[in-house]
Amino acid sequence: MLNAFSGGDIRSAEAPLIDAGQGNTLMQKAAHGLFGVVLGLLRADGRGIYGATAVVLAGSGNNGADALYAGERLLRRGVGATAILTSDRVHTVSLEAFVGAGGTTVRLGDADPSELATHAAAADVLIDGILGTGASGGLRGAAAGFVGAFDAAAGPRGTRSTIVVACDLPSGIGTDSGLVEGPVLHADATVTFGAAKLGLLIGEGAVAAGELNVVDIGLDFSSLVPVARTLLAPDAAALLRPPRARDHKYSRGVLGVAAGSARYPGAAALAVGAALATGVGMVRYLGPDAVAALIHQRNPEAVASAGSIADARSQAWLVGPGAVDDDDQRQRAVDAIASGLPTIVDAGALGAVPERVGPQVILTPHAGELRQLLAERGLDAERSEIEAEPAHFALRAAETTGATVLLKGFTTVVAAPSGALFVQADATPWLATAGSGDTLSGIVGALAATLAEDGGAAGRIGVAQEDLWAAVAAAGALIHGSAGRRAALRGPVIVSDLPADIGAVVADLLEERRLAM
Ligand SMILES: NC(=O)C1=CN([C@@H]2O[C@H](COP(=O)(O)OP(=O)(O)OC[C@H]3O[C@@H](n4cnc5c(N)ncnc54)[C@H](OP(=O)(O)O)[C@@H]3O)[C@@H](O)[C@H]2O)[C@@H](O)CC1
Ligand SMILES: [K+]
Repeated sequence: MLNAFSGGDIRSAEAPLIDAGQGNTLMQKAAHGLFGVVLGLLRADGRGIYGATAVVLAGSGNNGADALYAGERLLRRGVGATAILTSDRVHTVSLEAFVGAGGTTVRLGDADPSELATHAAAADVLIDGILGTGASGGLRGAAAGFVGAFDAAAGPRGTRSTIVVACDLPSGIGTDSGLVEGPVLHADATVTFGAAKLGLLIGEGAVAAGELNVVDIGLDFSSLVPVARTLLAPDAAALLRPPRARDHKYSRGVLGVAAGSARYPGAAALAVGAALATGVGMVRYLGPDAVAALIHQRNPEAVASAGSIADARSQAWLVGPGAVDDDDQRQRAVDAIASGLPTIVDAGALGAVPERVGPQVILTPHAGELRQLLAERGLDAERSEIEAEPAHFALRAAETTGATVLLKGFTTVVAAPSGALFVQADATPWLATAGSGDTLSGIVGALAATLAEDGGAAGRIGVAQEDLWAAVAAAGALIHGSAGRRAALRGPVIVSDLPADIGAVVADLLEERRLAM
C-alpha cells in the first residue's frame, strides 16, 4: 500500500527532526535521492553520465536547495550543469556548493527567457526545483513565463529530448489538490520526499508528475493517518480468492447481474465476461431474453432468467450497465440495493439509489454521472469542477449517500463514507473507450461476490472493516487498469477482448502472491 499525505502532514513529520537540528541531513537525503533517480534515467535512456548536461531550475525555497544539491552531485560526476535562479532570493549554502563544484548560474530576471529556454531544451536533463510544498497558488511571474518558453522550445512531453525531473512536485500543482492554476512543467518523472502527496496522485497533478518515485528521508508517519492510499499489486492479490479443494460453484461466490436492456444489450455481455474472467463460482443474469441470448453467444456458462432479485440467490449484485428505459431492470436495481448485499451500482441504476445506503453499495459514476447524483441531492457542481477536484467530490458523494463511491477518470478515485480515500492510476488512456466502464463494474462485482462472506479480507490488507468495500473497488480499478495496459501492447484496446487480459492479470497476481509466501 502506498500512503499519501498532505503538505501539512509532511511538515509535521519533518518538524521533530528539524527541531533536533537535522534539517540539513533531510535536505541532503532528498538531494541524494533525486540525484540517484536522475542517474538512473540518464542510463535508462542510453545517455552517458560524464559529459551529459543538466539545467537546474532553483526557486527561493528549500525545494530549490534540494535541486541545487542534486546538481552539485551531478557536477561531481562530470555532468555539466547550469542553475537558472527563478527568484531574487535563493538558498545560499546550496548555491555555494553548486558553484563550488563548478556549476554556472544565471538569474532568470537578468537574461532573455527564450534564450534560457532554448538552452534548457538542449540539455539532457532539466531539474525542476522552482516550487515545492511551500507553494501558494499557481506559478507566478518570470518562472511562469519560463515554463511557457521551455514548452515552446522543447515541445510537449513525449516529443522533447530533455528529460524533465520534478523535485518533490512539478512546480505549479497544488500539493493537496492536484489542481493546476496556470502553467505547469510536465515532468517525465517526479522524485518526492518522505511520502507521496495527494496532489501527485489525482487530477492534473497526476498527469504532470509522470513516473512517481518516493524517496525515504527517514520521516516517521506512524502517528499520522494518510489522506489517501494506493493499492499495489500485493494488496490486490490479497483480495483475490482462488478456489480451494472442497469448493463448489456456490461456495466460490455467485454474482447476480441485472444489466443491459433492449437498447443497450452489449453492456451486460461485457460486464458478465469481465466478472467471469476475474473468477466467480457463477454469474446469474437477470434481464430481457434478448440480452441473455447475446450474453450466451460468448458466455453460455452464465445462468440467465427474467426473474426478480428475491428469487435469485447470490452473494453480491451488479446493477445498471446498459440498463436504460427498462422498468424491470430499475426495479431489480432498487431491490438489489435494498438487499443489504454488496451491490455495484453503475450507469442506468445510479438514479435508483435511495437517500441513504451503506458502504457495501458501491457507486461507479463518471464525472457527468456524479454531477447528476450530487445535483439530485441539492449539491451543484460543474462537470469540469468535478474533474479538477475528483477526490473532493467523491468524498462529498460518499458522505452524502453513505455509499462507497468509485469515480472514474484518468485516475480512479474511491471514497468511503468514513472519509477514507483510495487513488489508483493503473489505467492507460487506451481504456477511454466505450464499454470500458462495464468491464470495470464486472470486475468489482466479481471481487465483491467472492469476498462477501470473507471476514478476514480487510485485515489481510490492513484497512478498517468499514473501508473494505472501498479497497475492493480500488483493487478492481487496479486489475482493470493492468488488463488495459496489457491489452494495449497489442494495439488499440477492444473491450470485448479484455477478459483474456483480466484473466492473465489475475493469474499473474496470484502467482506473485504464491512466490511471496
Ligand atoms: N522542510 C524540510 O526540512 C525539508 C524540505 N524539503 C524540501 O523543501 C520544500 C519545501 O520548501 P519551502 O517550504 O521552502 O517551500 P518551497 O516550495 O521550496 O518555496 C516556497 C517559496 O516560493 C515562493 N512562492 C510561493 N508560491 C509561489 C508561486 N505560486 N510562484 C512563485 N513563487 C512562489 C515563496 O517565496 P517568495 O515568493 O515569497 O519569495 C515561498 O517562500 C519541499 O518541497 C522539499 O523539496 C526537503 O529538503 C526535505 C527537508
Ligand atoms: K518542484
